[in-house]
Amino acid sequence: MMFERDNEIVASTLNIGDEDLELSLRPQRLVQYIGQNKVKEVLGIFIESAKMRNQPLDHVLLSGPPGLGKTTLANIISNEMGVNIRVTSGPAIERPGDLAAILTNLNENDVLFIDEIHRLNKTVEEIMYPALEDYALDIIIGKGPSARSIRLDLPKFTLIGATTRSGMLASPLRDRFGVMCTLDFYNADDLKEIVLRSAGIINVEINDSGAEEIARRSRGTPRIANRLLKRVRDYAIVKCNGKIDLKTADSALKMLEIDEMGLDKLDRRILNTIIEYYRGGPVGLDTLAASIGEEKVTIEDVYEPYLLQIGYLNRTPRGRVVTEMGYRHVNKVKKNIGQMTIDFEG
Ligand SMILES: Nc1ncnc2c1ncn2[C@@H]1O[C@H](COP(=O)(O)OP(=O)(O)OP(=O)(O)O)[C@@H](O)[C@H]1O
Ligand SMILES: [Mg+2]
Repeated sequence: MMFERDNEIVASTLNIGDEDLELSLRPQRLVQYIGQNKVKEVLGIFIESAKMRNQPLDHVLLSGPPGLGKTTLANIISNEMGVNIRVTSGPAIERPGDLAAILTNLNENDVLFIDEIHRLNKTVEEIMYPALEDYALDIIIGKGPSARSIRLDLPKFTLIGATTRSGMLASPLRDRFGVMCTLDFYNADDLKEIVLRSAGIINVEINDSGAEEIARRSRGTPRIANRLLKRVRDYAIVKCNGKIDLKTADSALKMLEIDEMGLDKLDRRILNTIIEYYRGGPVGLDTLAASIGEEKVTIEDVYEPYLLQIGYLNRTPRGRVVTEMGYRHVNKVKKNIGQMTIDFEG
């Protein structure tokens, strides 16, 4: 049986505040979701099959760096299945009772989306296991010798978990996902398409080379592409004729201190700090975070993945190391001999 979606996630395109915009820029259907072709193909088939069998989709784990489209994809899955989506996050579910309340309120075949699922606490995680496997909750009533456990039946549902760290998920939890999708950084062509699509929605004129420039400097990430597009638009409105071309895009991004590779100030500070204070590394994450004055998770989840992806940074068992390409980017030269001497001393 299918259920009508309620309109909780439906966005208005009339409002132009940044948050509303964020919603309206979100693709609603799988065909509008640009790139990630393998993920789309696989999910498309599983969704189709679940619908033909009149069963909920198997539980889905979405992993990948921030801003690549996990939340978007979860919404799309519920749209395609024609079911409601309930949205929550790992840290928001503090006690087993919170989870029980959410689960018992689901309708048959609904999607439960848990963002940051790697941050679920242990006791909550444990009552999740039977819920995922048998659609049942084991609840303990009372305390001490008179305590007894009762089993509550739940509606059949699909859990969609999103995480920036699939490695931090306990394996009993990970094993209960029937479908696992890892999102990769987007290539420049896909990002360009995203920029052009978003420009159409926010109603700004942009040419091909302007879109390419924003795409190229968006760190492979749709959320960043959309954000840069909006800021370049602002610049174009104030400084030029409101239209975005290569020159406007480049000037606006320079003003924002986004360099040719799309790196921002903090990216460069990470590279420079490792080079200047730690002779290019290896340096541990704790030490690095303290030197820079940033949260460890921000460095690890937000900044590092892209620096690793473009080969500016390496992760070794002894810590982070800036590569020769990373040195060159910040106009410094890696002294290999000196590096080796230091390594032997250590
Ligand atoms: N494949 C895509 N096609 C078009 N736009 C996309 C796509 N993926 C993401 N976006 C855009 O990027 C924005 C960020 O995506 P989303 O919020 O889904 O990322 P996320 O992976 O959930 O990030 P986080 O880990 O920070 O929660 C969305 O608002 C959407 O506009
Ligand atoms: Mg999200």
